[in-house]
Amino acid sequence: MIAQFENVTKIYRGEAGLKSATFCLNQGDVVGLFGLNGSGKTTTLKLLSGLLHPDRGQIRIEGQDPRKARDSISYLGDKASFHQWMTPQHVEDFMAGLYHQFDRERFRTMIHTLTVPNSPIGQMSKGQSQRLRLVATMARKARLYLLDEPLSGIDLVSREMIIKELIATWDQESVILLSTHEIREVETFFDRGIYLKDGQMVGNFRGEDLRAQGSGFTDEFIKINGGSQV
Ligand SMILES: Nc1ncnc2c1ncn2[C@@H]1O[C@H](COP(=O)(O)OP(=O)(O)OP(=O)(O)O)[C@@H](O)[C@H]1O
Repeated sequence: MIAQFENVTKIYRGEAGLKSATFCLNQGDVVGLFGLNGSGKTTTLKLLSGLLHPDRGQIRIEGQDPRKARDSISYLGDKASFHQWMTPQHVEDFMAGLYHQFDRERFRTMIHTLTVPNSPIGQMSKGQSQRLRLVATMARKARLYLLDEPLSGIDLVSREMIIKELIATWDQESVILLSTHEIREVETFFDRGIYLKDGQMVGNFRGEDLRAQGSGFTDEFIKINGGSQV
Protein backbone atom coordinates (compact mmCIF):
# COMPACT_ATOMS: atom_id res chain seq x y z
CA MET A 1 0.00 0.00 0.00
CA ILE A 2 1.33 3.45 -0.92
CA ALA A 3 -1.21 5.80 0.64
CA GLN A 4 -3.69 5.51 3.46
CA PHE A 5 -6.47 8.00 4.06
CA GLU A 6 -8.31 7.24 7.28
CA ASN A 7 -11.45 8.97 8.55
CA VAL A 8 -10.23 12.27 7.14
CA THR A 9 -12.24 15.45 7.67
CA LYS A 10 -11.33 18.92 6.42
CA ILE A 11 -13.26 21.93 7.72
CA TYR A 12 -13.33 25.25 5.86
CA ARG A 13 -14.71 28.16 7.93
CA GLY A 14 -16.99 25.91 9.98
CA GLU A 15 -18.17 23.86 6.97
CA ALA A 16 -16.82 20.40 6.13
CA GLY A 17 -15.21 20.32 2.65
CA LEU A 18 -14.56 16.63 3.21
CA LYS A 19 -16.22 14.38 5.80
CA SER A 20 -14.71 11.17 7.29
CA ALA A 21 -13.27 9.80 4.05
CA THR A 22 -11.37 6.49 4.15
CA PHE A 23 -9.53 4.72 1.32
CA CYS A 24 -6.20 3.14 0.38
CA LEU A 25 -4.10 3.56 -2.77
CA ASN A 26 -2.07 0.58 -3.98
CA GLN A 27 0.96 0.32 -6.23
CA GLY A 28 0.23 -0.17 -9.93
CA ASP A 29 -3.30 1.27 -9.79
CA VAL A 30 -4.75 4.12 -11.80
CA VAL A 31 -7.50 5.52 -9.59
CA GLY A 32 -10.17 7.99 -10.65
CA LEU A 33 -11.51 10.56 -8.20
CA PHE A 34 -14.97 11.35 -9.48
CA GLY A 35 -17.49 13.96 -8.41
CA LEU A 36 -19.38 17.08 -9.41
CA ASN A 37 -18.09 20.62 -8.78
CA GLY A 38 -17.57 21.22 -5.07
CA SER A 39 -17.74 17.51 -4.14
CA GLY A 40 -14.26 17.53 -2.49
CA LYS A 41 -11.85 16.29 -5.19
CA THR A 42 -9.31 19.13 -4.94
CA THR A 43 -9.53 19.05 -1.14
CA THR A 44 -8.70 15.32 -1.16
CA LEU A 45 -5.74 15.80 -3.53
CA LYS A 46 -4.37 18.76 -1.54
CA LEU A 47 -4.64 16.77 1.69
CA LEU A 48 -2.71 13.87 0.14
CA SER A 49 -0.08 16.26 -1.23
CA GLY A 50 0.48 17.84 2.20
CA LEU A 51 -0.69 21.29 1.01
CA LEU A 52 -3.65 21.02 3.40
CA HIS A 53 -3.73 19.38 6.80
CA PRO A 54 -6.76 17.38 8.04
CA ASP A 55 -8.83 18.60 10.99
CA ARG A 56 -9.59 14.98 11.91
CA GLY A 57 -8.24 11.63 10.79
CA GLN A 58 -4.89 10.50 9.51
CA ILE A 59 -3.07 10.43 6.15
CA ARG A 60 0.02 8.33 5.55
CA ILE A 61 2.19 8.14 2.42
CA GLU A 62 4.43 5.10 2.73
CA GLY A 63 3.94 5.31 6.50
CA GLN A 64 4.80 9.02 6.74
CA ASP A 65 2.95 12.29 7.12
CA PRO A 66 2.53 13.75 3.57
CA ARG A 67 4.57 16.82 4.58
CA LYS A 68 7.53 14.52 5.24
CA ALA A 69 6.99 12.52 2.05
CA ARG A 70 7.31 15.38 -0.48
CA ASP A 71 9.94 13.50 -2.53
CA SER A 72 7.46 10.65 -3.05
CA ILE A 73 4.63 12.90 -4.30
CA SER A 74 4.25 14.55 -7.69
CA TYR A 75 1.26 16.90 -7.76
CA LEU A 76 -0.43 18.62 -10.68
CA GLY A 77 -2.57 21.34 -9.16
CA ASP A 78 -5.11 23.68 -10.66
CA LYS A 79 -2.78 26.69 -10.76
CA ALA A 80 -0.25 27.53 -13.49
CA SER A 81 3.19 26.47 -12.29
CA PHE A 82 5.58 27.96 -14.87
CA HIS A 83 6.39 31.42 -16.27
CA GLN A 84 4.90 32.48 -19.60
CA TRP A 85 8.35 32.87 -21.21
CA MET A 86 9.37 29.28 -20.47
CA THR A 87 9.72 26.80 -23.34
CA PRO A 88 9.66 22.99 -22.78
CA GLN A 89 13.48 23.14 -22.59
CA HIS A 90 13.32 25.74 -19.79
CA VAL A 91 10.74 23.63 -17.98
CA GLU A 92 12.93 20.53 -18.31
CA ASP A 93 15.98 22.36 -16.87
CA PHE A 94 13.90 23.95 -14.11
CA MET A 95 12.35 20.64 -13.02
CA ALA A 96 15.68 18.78 -13.23
CA GLY A 97 17.26 21.47 -11.02
CA LEU A 98 14.44 21.20 -8.49
CA TYR A 99 14.07 17.40 -8.34
CA HIS A 100 17.05 15.08 -8.59
CA GLN A 101 14.62 12.29 -9.45
CA PHE A 102 13.52 14.01 -12.66
CA ASP A 103 13.70 11.81 -15.77
CA ARG A 104 14.77 14.04 -18.67
CA GLU A 105 14.44 11.23 -21.18
CA ARG A 106 10.87 10.48 -20.18
CA PHE A 107 10.09 14.22 -20.32
CA ARG A 108 11.40 14.50 -23.89
CA THR A 109 9.60 11.35 -25.03
CA MET A 110 6.29 12.57 -23.63
CA ILE A 111 6.75 16.10 -25.02
CA HIS A 112 7.11 14.47 -28.42
CA THR A 113 4.23 11.98 -28.16
CA LEU A 114 1.85 14.53 -26.64
CA THR A 115 2.84 17.00 -29.38
CA VAL A 116 3.77 19.90 -27.11
CA PRO A 117 5.14 22.71 -29.34
CA ASN A 118 8.65 24.03 -28.89
CA SER A 119 7.54 27.56 -28.02
CA PRO A 120 7.13 29.74 -24.91
CA ILE A 121 4.09 28.87 -22.77
CA GLY A 122 2.68 32.33 -23.46
CA GLN A 123 2.34 31.36 -27.12
CA MET A 124 0.72 27.98 -26.44
CA SER A 125 -2.99 27.20 -26.39
CA LYS A 126 -4.58 26.26 -23.03
CA GLY A 127 -4.57 22.57 -23.99
CA GLN A 128 -0.92 22.67 -25.08
CA SER A 129 0.29 24.29 -21.84
CA GLN A 130 -1.83 21.81 -19.85
CA ARG A 131 -0.06 18.96 -21.69
CA LEU A 132 3.30 20.47 -20.78
CA ARG A 133 2.33 20.71 -17.08
CA LEU A 134 1.15 17.09 -17.17
CA VAL A 135 4.40 15.90 -18.78
CA ALA A 136 6.47 17.82 -16.21
CA THR A 137 4.48 16.21 -13.36
CA MET A 138 4.75 12.68 -14.76
CA ALA A 139 8.47 12.90 -15.63
CA ARG A 140 9.31 13.16 -11.93
CA LYS A 141 10.05 9.83 -10.27
CA ALA A 142 7.48 9.53 -7.51
CA ARG A 143 5.42 6.95 -5.65
CA LEU A 144 2.19 8.93 -5.74
CA TYR A 145 1.03 11.02 -8.71
CA LEU A 146 -1.82 13.38 -7.85
CA LEU A 147 -3.41 14.89 -10.95
CA ASP A 148 -6.14 17.48 -10.43
CA GLU A 149 -8.25 17.69 -13.59
CA PRO A 150 -5.35 16.90 -15.96
CA LEU A 151 -7.78 16.67 -18.89
CA SER A 152 -9.26 20.13 -18.44
CA GLY A 153 -8.80 22.18 -21.59
CA ILE A 154 -7.83 19.06 -23.58
CA ASP A 155 -10.04 18.38 -26.58
CA LEU A 156 -12.30 15.33 -26.63
CA VAL A 157 -10.29 13.52 -29.33
CA SER A 158 -6.93 13.89 -27.55
CA ARG A 159 -8.05 12.84 -24.06
CA GLU A 160 -7.90 9.12 -24.75
CA MET A 161 -4.52 9.38 -26.51
CA ILE A 162 -3.05 11.37 -23.62
CA ILE A 163 -4.14 8.95 -20.90
CA LYS A 164 -3.00 6.02 -23.05
CA GLU A 165 0.49 7.54 -23.51
CA LEU A 166 0.70 8.50 -19.88
CA ILE A 167 0.02 4.93 -18.80
CA ALA A 168 2.20 3.36 -21.53
CA THR A 169 5.28 5.25 -20.33
CA TRP A 170 4.51 4.74 -16.63
CA ASP A 171 6.65 2.23 -14.69
CA GLN A 172 3.71 1.00 -12.52
CA GLU A 173 5.84 1.21 -9.38
CA SER A 174 3.62 4.00 -8.14
CA VAL A 175 -0.06 4.93 -8.02
CA ILE A 176 -1.87 7.57 -10.06
CA LEU A 177 -4.87 9.37 -8.53
CA LEU A 178 -6.58 11.50 -11.12
CA SER A 179 -9.61 13.73 -10.63
CA THR A 180 -11.97 14.30 -13.50
CA HIS A 181 -15.59 14.66 -14.42
CA GLU A 182 -14.81 13.71 -18.01
CA ILE A 183 -14.96 9.98 -17.35
CA ARG A 184 -16.58 8.57 -20.46
CA GLU A 185 -13.68 8.80 -22.94
CA VAL A 186 -11.09 7.47 -20.51
CA GLU A 187 -13.02 5.10 -18.28
CA THR A 188 -11.32 1.91 -19.47
CA PHE A 189 -7.96 3.15 -18.09
CA PHE A 190 -9.02 3.25 -14.45
CA ASP A 191 -8.49 0.28 -12.13
CA ARG A 192 -10.56 1.85 -9.38
CA GLY A 193 -12.96 4.75 -8.96
CA ILE A 194 -13.53 6.74 -5.77
CA TYR A 195 -16.73 8.77 -5.80
CA LEU A 196 -17.34 11.96 -3.83
CA LYS A 197 -20.60 13.79 -3.36
CA ASP A 198 -21.08 16.91 -1.19
CA GLY A 199 -17.83 16.19 0.65
CA GLN A 200 -18.76 12.57 1.41
CA MET A 201 -17.13 9.50 -0.06
CA VAL A 202 -20.06 7.62 -1.56
CA GLY A 203 -18.34 4.87 -3.56
CA ASN A 204 -15.07 3.00 -4.04
CA PHE A 205 -15.28 0.42 -6.83
CA ARG A 206 -12.90 -1.75 -8.79
CA GLY A 207 -13.43 -1.54 -12.55
CA GLU A 208 -13.43 -5.31 -12.95
CA ASP A 209 -16.16 -5.68 -10.31
CA LEU A 210 -18.32 -3.09 -12.07
CA ARG A 211 -17.77 -4.72 -15.47
CA ALA A 212 -18.69 -8.14 -14.03
CA GLN A 213 -22.04 -6.58 -13.04
CA GLY A 214 -22.48 -5.12 -16.53
CA SER A 215 -21.78 -1.60 -15.24
CA GLY A 216 -18.89 0.87 -15.54
CA PHE A 217 -17.45 4.03 -13.97
CA THR A 218 -19.65 6.36 -16.04
CA ASP A 219 -22.81 4.38 -15.22
CA GLU A 220 -22.01 4.62 -11.50
CA PHE A 221 -21.31 8.34 -11.82
CA ILE A 222 -24.72 8.89 -13.37
CA LYS A 223 -26.41 6.69 -10.75
CA ILE A 224 -24.74 8.59 -7.89
CA ASN A 225 -25.33 12.05 -9.31
CA GLY A 226 -28.87 11.58 -10.50
CA GLY A 227 -28.27 11.58 -14.24
CA SER A 228 -25.94 14.58 -14.46
CA GLN A 229 -22.45 14.38 -15.92
CA VAL A 230 -20.68 17.74 -15.99
N1 LIG B 1 -10.34 27.63 0.56
C1 LIG B 1 -11.60 27.33 0.80
N2 LIG B 1 -12.34 28.04 1.67
C2 LIG B 1 -13.64 27.73 1.92
N3 LIG B 1 -14.29 26.68 1.35
C3 LIG B 1 -13.61 25.94 0.47
C4 LIG B 1 -12.24 26.21 0.13
N4 LIG B 1 -11.83 25.29 -0.79
C5 LIG B 1 -12.88 24.50 -1.02
N5 LIG B 1 -13.96 24.87 -0.27
C6 LIG B 1 -15.28 24.22 -0.24
O1 LIG B 1 -15.09 22.82 -0.03
C7 LIG B 1 -15.95 22.04 -0.86
C8 LIG B 1 -15.11 21.10 -1.73
O2 LIG B 1 -14.35 21.88 -2.65
P1 LIG B 1 -13.29 21.24 -3.66
O3 LIG B 1 -12.53 22.36 -4.27
O4 LIG B 1 -12.54 20.20 -2.95
O5 LIG B 1 -14.27 20.56 -4.73
P2 LIG B 1 -13.97 19.91 -6.17
O6 LIG B 1 -14.68 18.59 -6.19
O7 LIG B 1 -12.51 19.90 -6.43
O8 LIG B 1 -14.70 20.91 -7.15
P3 LIG B 1 -14.40 21.34 -8.71
O9 LIG B 1 -14.81 20.19 -9.57
O10 LIG B 1 -15.30 22.54 -8.90
O11 LIG B 1 -12.94 21.70 -8.81
C9 LIG B 1 -16.79 23.06 -1.65
O12 LIG B 1 -18.01 23.22 -1.00
C10 LIG B 1 -15.97 24.34 -1.59
O13 LIG B 1 -16.80 25.48 -1.61
